[in-house]
Amino acid sequence: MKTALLQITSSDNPAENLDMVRAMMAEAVADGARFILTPEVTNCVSTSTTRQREVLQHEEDDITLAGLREQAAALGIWLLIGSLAIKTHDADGRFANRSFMIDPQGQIVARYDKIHMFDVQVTETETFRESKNYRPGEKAVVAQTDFGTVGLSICYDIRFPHLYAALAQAGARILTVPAAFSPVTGAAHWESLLRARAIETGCWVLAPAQTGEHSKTRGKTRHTHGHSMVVTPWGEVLIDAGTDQGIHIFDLHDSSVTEARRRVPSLTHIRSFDGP
Ligand SMILES: O=C(O)CNC(=O)[C@H](CS)NC(=O)CCC(=O)C(=O)O
Repeated sequence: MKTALLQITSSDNPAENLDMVRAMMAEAVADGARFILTPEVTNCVSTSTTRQREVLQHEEDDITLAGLREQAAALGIWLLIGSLAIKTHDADGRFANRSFMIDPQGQIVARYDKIHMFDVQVTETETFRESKNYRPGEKAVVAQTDFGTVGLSICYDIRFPHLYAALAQAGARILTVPAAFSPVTGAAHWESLLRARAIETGCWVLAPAQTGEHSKTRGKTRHTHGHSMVVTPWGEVLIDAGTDQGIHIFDLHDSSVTEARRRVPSLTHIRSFDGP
């Protein structure tokens, strides 16, 4: 099945990002795509919590979710919205970082809240405290589609292999890893982590990513790593999107999952053991 990754540089203006993604979806479908994936925080990348409070919405009011559901239905395709930053009704005011699988009728068939929060000091000057603004999810999620079971994850989750083992054991044959990776850790770890998860599980790994320099607020900007990737179930990098925005189409076929797992059936050899 023809599948398209969209690599984008989201700004802190959701309406503008929505227009861009809708146009890219139409173009991908004109090129034959039947499944399209967008990166983490498709609706808004911002370094300012004040700005996020202004422009983010609750799920029921979110213009990006409504607009992309409508576009998926109009085009009759499957859509993974890598994630949206969404307001919650929690008293502490934290957002959710939520991924959505949308079917060709525009219905939401699965939603997943990012479990692992990126609370990391990447360099002496660059620190992330995702848990300050986002409430972590508590539940692993698979989506049933007419092209196979898809295991959902987001970005920093990629560093926690037991999540992917659980998704594969629950039947996933495709793993999604939408991201807004930091350039420093991206250069060091991104490709290796994605390839490792594909090899360990015998799953396709589909990783649409944010790229480039995002909106400035009071002189502060944020860069992301790009390099959206498709890794085959055998662990080969089929697509590396580089750092430009764009559409990357490939043929997603279940037979390569069967073949990789036939050659190395490690997924069926998982054992529980006593602690050290
Ligand atoms: O900030 C937002 O609005 C949405 N959240 C993100 O972009 C998150 C937290 S800053 N980014 C990552 O998880 C990158 C992980 C990474 O780079 C690594 O694992 O090395």
